[in-house]
Amino acid sequence: MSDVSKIHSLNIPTNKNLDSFQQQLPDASDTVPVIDLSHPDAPKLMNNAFQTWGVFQLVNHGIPVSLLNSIQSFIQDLFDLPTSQKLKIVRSRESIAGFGLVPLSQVYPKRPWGEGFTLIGNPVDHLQKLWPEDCKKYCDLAEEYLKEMKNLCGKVMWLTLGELGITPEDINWAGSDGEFKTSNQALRMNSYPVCPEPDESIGLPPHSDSSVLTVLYQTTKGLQVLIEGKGWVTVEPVKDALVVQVGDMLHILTNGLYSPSVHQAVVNQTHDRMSTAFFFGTPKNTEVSPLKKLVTPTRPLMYPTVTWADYLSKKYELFEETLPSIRLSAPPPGLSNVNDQNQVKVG
Ligand SMILES: C=C1C[C@]23C[C@@]1(O)CC[C@H]2[C@@]12CCC[C@@](C)(C(=O)O1)[C@H]2[C@@H]3C(=O)O
Ligand SMILES: O=C(O)CCC(=O)C(=O)O
Ligand SMILES: [Fe+2]
Repeated sequence: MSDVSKIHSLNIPTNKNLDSFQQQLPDASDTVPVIDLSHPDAPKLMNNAFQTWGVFQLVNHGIPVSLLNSIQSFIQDLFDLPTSQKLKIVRSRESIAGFGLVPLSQVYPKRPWGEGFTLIGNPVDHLQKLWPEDCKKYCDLAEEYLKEMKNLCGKVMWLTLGELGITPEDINWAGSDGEFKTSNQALRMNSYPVCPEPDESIGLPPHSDSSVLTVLYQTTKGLQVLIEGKGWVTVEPVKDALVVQVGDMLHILTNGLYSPSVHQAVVNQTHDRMSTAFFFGTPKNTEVSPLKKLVTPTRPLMYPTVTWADYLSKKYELFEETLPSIRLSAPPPGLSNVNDQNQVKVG
């Protein structure tokens, strides 16, 4: 077997075939791709969508619809709690966990409109404070949701990265079984009531998530993504679909090949809205570097080695300047992402 065919049989991209992975077809459509996970072309379509859009909507994802409905009722119950109860678990200066505004809302010029609750670590620790007598049903539900979301993220990771020739041996924090047992996770539930002045207000300001992947569930419109050449595009809710977005860590891991999804939540005068975002992240203190197979002469190393913990603390100071601030080389021409072109300014 020649060296070239050996490499091909290992499914490792050479510089030549990596370039072909990067050849993005111009996407004339104005809507975020909707991909059926059960379709044989799903890996190719997801890989393409991550490169061009940084986001897609996933249907036939295997998450039971009953679980999605239950999580909606959970959010309703959560935000219906009396303020005295919510105050027991308010975000502190040191941590983002609990009820409260995200740091970005404090520096963004529009009025923050809505409430959020962030769950980090063991759900029982938080939820017991909110429902001391009735915690089990909420804790079981949160645990089930986290488990299902994590499995889905693992699946999406291997299907998409597999298209680039990446295998479990390439990602040390995936573990020998490739199940990402040590990954980090967080859940944020958002509630945006009807807003009398939507133009002066914002549900969540423009940002990319620091995660590897974010899986968002929404039933009412309000999520918008910033796409180069298109501007803000509304992610129209599709029944039972999940919105899968590239986070900063996956952008770094793929050496800039996948575009981080810059998004915002807008509010409106007629409908209230709820959303649940699951953040799938790397282990807190594990060093993450761009995958060697995705560093080539035409795509030189774009980012240094980072840990999620360090990256997050930087992000709370620099917000959307964080990625450009650590970048080692410019994105190759034609592959620049919206972060560089259409810088989202805060403050
Ligand atoms: C896993 C996480 C990502 C996040 C910080 C967090 O620890 C939990 C909340 C997440 C969130 C949600 C709203 C926007 C954001 C920028 C924020 O301030 O809190 C993200 C964080 C992030 O992705 O950087
Ligand atoms: O509510 C939404 O649609 C967006 C939520 C979000 O971006 C987040 O929680 O990070
Ligand atoms: Fe987000």
